[in-house]
Amino acid sequence: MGFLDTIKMGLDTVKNFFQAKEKDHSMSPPQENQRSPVGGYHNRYSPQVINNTQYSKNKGSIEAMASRKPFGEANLNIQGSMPAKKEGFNRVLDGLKKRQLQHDFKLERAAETYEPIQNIGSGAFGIVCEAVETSSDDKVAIKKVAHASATPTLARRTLREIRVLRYIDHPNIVTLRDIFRTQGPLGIDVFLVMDLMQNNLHHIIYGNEEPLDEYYINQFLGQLLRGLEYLHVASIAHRDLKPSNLLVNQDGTLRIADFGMAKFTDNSSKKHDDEEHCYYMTQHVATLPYRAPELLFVLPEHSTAVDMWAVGCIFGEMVTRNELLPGRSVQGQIKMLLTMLGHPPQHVIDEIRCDRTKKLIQDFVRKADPDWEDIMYCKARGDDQIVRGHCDTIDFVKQLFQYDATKRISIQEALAHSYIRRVIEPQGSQKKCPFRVKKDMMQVEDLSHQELIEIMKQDVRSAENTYNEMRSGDYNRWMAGDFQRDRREQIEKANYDPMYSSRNSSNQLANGFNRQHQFGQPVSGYEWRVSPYGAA
Ligand SMILES: Nc1ncnc2c1ncn2[C@@H]1O[C@H](COP(=O)(O)OP(=O)(O)OP(=O)(O)O)[C@@H](O)[C@H]1O
Repeated sequence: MGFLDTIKMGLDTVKNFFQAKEKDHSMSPPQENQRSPVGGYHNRYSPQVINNTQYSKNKGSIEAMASRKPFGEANLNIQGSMPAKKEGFNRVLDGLKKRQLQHDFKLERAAETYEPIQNIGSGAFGIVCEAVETSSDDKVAIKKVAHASATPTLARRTLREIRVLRYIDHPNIVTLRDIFRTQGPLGIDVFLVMDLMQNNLHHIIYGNEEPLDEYYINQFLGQLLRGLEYLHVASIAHRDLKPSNLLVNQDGTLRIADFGMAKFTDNSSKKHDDEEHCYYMTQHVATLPYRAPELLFVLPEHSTAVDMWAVGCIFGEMVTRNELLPGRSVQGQIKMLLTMLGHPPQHVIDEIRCDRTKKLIQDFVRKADPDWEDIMYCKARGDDQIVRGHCDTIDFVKQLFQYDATKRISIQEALAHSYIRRVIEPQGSQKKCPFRVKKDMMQVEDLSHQELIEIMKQDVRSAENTYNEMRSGDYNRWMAGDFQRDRREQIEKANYDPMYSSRNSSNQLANGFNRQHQFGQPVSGYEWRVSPYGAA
């Protein structure tokens, strides 16, 4: 039974219940100001946030939020429609929510380790719940990717997420603590256990009447750039940056999440263009407002520059409290770009392979170049601290919104830009992304559906073992280093994949990822983090 069916059934039950109650006039009097404890997840779904008409212009955001509303709170106007009955109503809804949670998060063996508490979010591919790790009482977030093995796209997405996160250790990237899988009706369900974060940037931007304070805008921007630097230096593009994928804690820590679209990008990675073309043109509409022109126009290549475009959109959204480029279809988004930013340069148009897109651009009435000061100011807040009077801010924005990806500001250039240097405290040099992540990510792009499934199972198994061993008391040895060495050997052996090495040996050599070189002496930039599951 689907989620909507469950809701419908629940509502019918509740309606019948109250109709019967009304007949015998035995209903208790209205209890004002009482609310059930449903949801209550750090206020992120509070009715003020959901019903905030301030951003009703922003249809896409509302739709996005609507799909993320937890059961029974914002979808149903409890207070408005049945004030007298809300207590009983909420009790029934609580029961339904609990059943839905049990249905979504059947953890099988892992049920001994984690206890789901409540659903806290969902996207196109995953549902996320808050849970408790029973041994430590730590709060965690568990993301379930249902039937992850069912299609190549889902399998690739899941493997990308596992492979980026399992060896990464950065304060501005979400921490993966554990992975396990169960057998679902349509294939494997994969569960990723992460540190629990309290909110996301989307809710922070729109959850208040007031625009974000300049201090926070700069803090969030700085953390986003540092997290991206770690990835981009390793040629890994996130490719799905948007405010709801930037998780934020109460102390203001921002972490980048949702790596299902992450990809190792270099000039040689042009595989799966057709698959991706299809994907971008159809399913991935939710993130259109953040999509770089090279993805929209489906140019033959794209790189980490796609994330820098998204940084521009997110920065603009934080300042103006509106999506800067809120297109609702691929065509609409292209028109939005043409209206707001003018025409792309001719050499960019020449690279477009799709005739329809080319024609759309050529036929569109030519607009003047954008006045960024106006764009950032008009829609905005009315104070001019951030935009007016600071030409370095405008220059920063202009450089992020370059149509030509090769001219767009890179992460290093962004961090060295006078605006960023003016508003964000410089930090010492940061750790490098493990070489292993690069290699693992490269491999993902070359695998067939069957190989993806096999490797996904293998990765999950190896991670499961590691985490189980950690939990079963080897933690001190692990921290002391012996365990890391043992484990490293085991994982290296476990990851020896003849299928891949024989098929790709020439590729590996060509790309400098010779297995012997890699697993023999650590090459420069290779580092083994203390715990691949972020025990710290
Ligand atoms: N570690 C976490 N802590 C708290 N909330 C989280 C965490 N991870 C994810 N979420 C919440 O769950 C939502 C959905 O997660 P996520 O974006 O990873 O799913 P998805 O299906 O891949 O989404 P998308 O549709 O963006 O591709 C997020 O927007 C976020 O609000």
